[in-house]
Amino acid sequence: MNKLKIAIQKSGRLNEDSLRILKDSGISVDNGIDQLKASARNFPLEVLYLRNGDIPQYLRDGVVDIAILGENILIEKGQDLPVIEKLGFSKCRVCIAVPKNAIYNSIKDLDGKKVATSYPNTVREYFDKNSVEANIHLINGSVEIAPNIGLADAIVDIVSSGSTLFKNNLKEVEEIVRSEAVLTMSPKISAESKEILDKLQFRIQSVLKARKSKYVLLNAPNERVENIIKILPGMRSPTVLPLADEGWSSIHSVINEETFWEVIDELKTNGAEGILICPIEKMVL
Ligand SMILES: Nc1ncnc2c1ncn2[C@@H]1O[C@H](COP(=O)(O)OP(=O)(O)OP(=O)(O)O)[C@@H](O)[C@H]1O
Ligand SMILES: O=P(O)(O)OC[C@H]1O[C@H](OP(=O)(O)OP(=O)(O)O)[C@H](O)[C@@H]1O
Ligand SMILES: [Mg+2]
Repeated sequence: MNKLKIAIQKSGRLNEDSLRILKDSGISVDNGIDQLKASARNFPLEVLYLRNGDIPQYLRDGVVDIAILGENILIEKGQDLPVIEKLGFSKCRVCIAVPKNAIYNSIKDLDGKKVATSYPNTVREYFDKNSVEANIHLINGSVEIAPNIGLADAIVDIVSSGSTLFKNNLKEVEEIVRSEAVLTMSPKISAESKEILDKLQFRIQSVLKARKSKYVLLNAPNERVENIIKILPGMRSPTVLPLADEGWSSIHSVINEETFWEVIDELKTNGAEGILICPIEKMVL
């Protein structure tokens, strides 16, 4: 039977969340600690555990059909590869940083300077766009140390909380790229594998929708129900059920995580009581 081949980071920041999204989609695989290849037990999927930076070439060569990797890697090494789904984890930014006490007014200040990075293509493209000629110095890790040891005047690296920059006496001065984990696809994927991919993507989308939503149950006096329904649109419309206690109803609905607290506040001011919020496992629309 044909299997869809997916590349997942062998170890590092993407590994755990990538396996979790498969697991939440009902697909269980071993975690790649002692093996480079694993088959899913209940879905036609084979997982190859690879270095993140190597994955674009494997996709191009058709060695794997799809992959989960940081969008920043696609920008650096795989601009020919499509983002087929944004996955909402490993959010970070690729930024320019300089020593905390350096004077920095604009990108032009980097003209003729030495810049250390693990993302040379991304940096070159950004500098070209801004007509800056800098000397790009490629290093593969611990980039933030470069200015402190006299190796560079500035760096370009991943920033998330900013604590690595802070600890190394650096300040962020420009944001070049925003990134999150994405699902991408080989240009050589077969029609058969594409069919499996469509099924997998459908499952992933229902997990992602569920992660962004909460199920809400609340009680309210009947005369308040109409107002509360206006606050809670629900997937089609909220469910309203009578309570055993006469004159009261129970209302059930789904609310979006982004507007969650505002909606809860509004519900309370409109007479909602006994509000319960539950996570949703899957959402199939
Ligand atoms: N501090 C961070 N916060 C959030 N996401 C991050 C952070 N650092 C890296 N990432 C994201 O996770 C991806 C993997 O990062 P990680 O450091 O684990 O791997 P790597 O060393 O770049 O790659 P490789 O697998 O080739 O060794 C990055 O490409 C980026 O998209
Ligand atoms: O803004 P922060 O939250 O401090 O995160 C940024 C740091 O995280 C990443 O390194 P990682 O920890 O993955 O180590 P690595 O250099 O070994 O990949 C990245 O290369 C930065 O150094
Ligand atoms: Mg890293």
